[in-house]
Amino acid sequence: QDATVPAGAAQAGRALTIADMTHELYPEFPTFFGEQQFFMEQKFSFAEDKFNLFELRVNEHTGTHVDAPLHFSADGQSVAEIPVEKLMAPLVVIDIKAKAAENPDAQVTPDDLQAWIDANGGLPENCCVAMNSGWQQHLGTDMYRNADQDGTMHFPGFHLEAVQMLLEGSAVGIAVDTLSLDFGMSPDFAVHYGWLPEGRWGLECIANLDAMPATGATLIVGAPKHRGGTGGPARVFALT
Ligand SMILES: N[C@@H](CC(=O)c1ccccc1NC=O)C(=O)O
Repeated sequence: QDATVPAGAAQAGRALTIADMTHELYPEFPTFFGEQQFFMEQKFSFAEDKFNLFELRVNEHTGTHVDAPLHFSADGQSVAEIPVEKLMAPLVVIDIKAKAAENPDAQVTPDDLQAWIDANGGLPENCCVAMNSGWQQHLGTDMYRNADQDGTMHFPGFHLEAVQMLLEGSAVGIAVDTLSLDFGMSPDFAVHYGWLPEGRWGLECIANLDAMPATGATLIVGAPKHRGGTGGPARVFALT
């Protein structure tokens, strides 16, 4: 076995820093539909069996997780079929924290993308565009889902026109620090239906965006690879 430094670090000529963009998953982790979606059953215990082992039952769309094209299309790529080249991407961070703090129904618009482009240059090829709405701070409180009396949720997301703009380019994925690519009050999953069938992926409940630069980080999505899957909890890394 080689004991060389990682190729990326050698090429960059400097140490790489790795950050964890993943929330810890636990049974009470909030879900889009409000019901528990992650279950852990202890099958063996160290006290009785001299080893610990849990069996998991999990809805694919729980915690920090990937949406594969198949999630919102008849025959799109399953999570197992997304090639690894598309799971490592330059990370673009769109900061909408100011407007999201004033309006929980805020969306990432083409103007927000254009402001990023004006400040940083064009979007990198094959990038992942992430919304930093500041919503991570609400995890663990009712504000994360922010459901009103009618059950309608109010949290930020992408606007359909912004993803249509991204569809003109090569972005491989979009990421949100909320429970859905669409904003919470969306009645129709317009962004899911606009984006995923085009062979692009989504990432929901991403963590730690505040630690990321607007441009310059590389995202690595450790997506699961179960045959025919529509997505699933992922370990997500960022290298800077
Ligand atoms: N924003 C959520 C929506 C979602 O989970 C979902 C949407 C439609 C039908 C089922 C869904 N998830 C399941 O249980 C997601 O795509 O992960």
